[in-house]
Amino acid sequence: MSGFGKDRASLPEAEIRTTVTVPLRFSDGFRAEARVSTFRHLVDGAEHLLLSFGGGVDAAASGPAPAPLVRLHSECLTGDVFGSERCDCGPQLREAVERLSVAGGALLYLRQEGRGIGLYAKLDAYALQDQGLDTYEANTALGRGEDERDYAAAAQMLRAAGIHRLRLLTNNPDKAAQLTAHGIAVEEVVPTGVHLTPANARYLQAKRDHTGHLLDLTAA
Ligand SMILES: Nc1nc2c(ncn2[C@@H]2O[C@H](COP(=O)(O)OP(=O)(O)OP(=O)(O)O)[C@@H](O)[C@H]2O)c(=O)[nH]1
Ligand SMILES: [Zn+2]
Repeated sequence: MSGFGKDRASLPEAEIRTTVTVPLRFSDGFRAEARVSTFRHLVDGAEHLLLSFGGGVDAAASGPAPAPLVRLHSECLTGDVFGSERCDCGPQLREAVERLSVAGGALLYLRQEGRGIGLYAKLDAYALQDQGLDTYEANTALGRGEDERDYAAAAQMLRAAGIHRLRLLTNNPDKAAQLTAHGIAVEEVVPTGVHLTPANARYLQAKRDHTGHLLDLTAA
């Protein structure tokens, strides 16, 4: 955790620094267009991005329209870029971009590699998992928290983008709890898909059993 607490009053205001349009093309040919925003004054100093899709999150967030769909995606270089099957991050990212480009909304790409412990430590944790530890035991064996992610900067980004209420695309109860504690109104939690493979089954079981992720692994 960054130590900034979950108290809205303790969070400084962030502001959008630059917004550019980026055409996206995935390896399966799926295309979408995102408006990509960068920020100033984020509390953790990281280079997080907000990708906005469709009709525009500002328009969707005002008036009687439903709250915009929002996904907080934590960076996973191995899954997002190289297609690693040890986790579900790559398919979740692809799913989120498609759903957001249809429904409109925003994806926050958060530089929280390895649930906040960083890339090298995540790979050290993988080595321990290969010796039998689960994903959480491996983090603690390294002297790190089971999940070090703090969503204070995410709340700042949302407010800077004019998003004060949202429907959150996640299976992780902690994301909704932290955003709520920061004063963002989570009006609905929309489950993201279960992307089960033989290589990630043990990882998904640990998420379901240990941190209460809403994953129906029998239906996948
Ligand atoms: N330390 C560690 N991090 C991992 C491991 N597998 C995946 N990750 C990281 O876990 C994070 C997964 O992010 P998300 O998919 O946004 O989060 P989630 O908790 O699964 O929540 P939802 O997908 O929203 O349901 C990424 O930062 C990955 O790099 C692992 O075995 N060890
Ligand atoms: Zn991953």
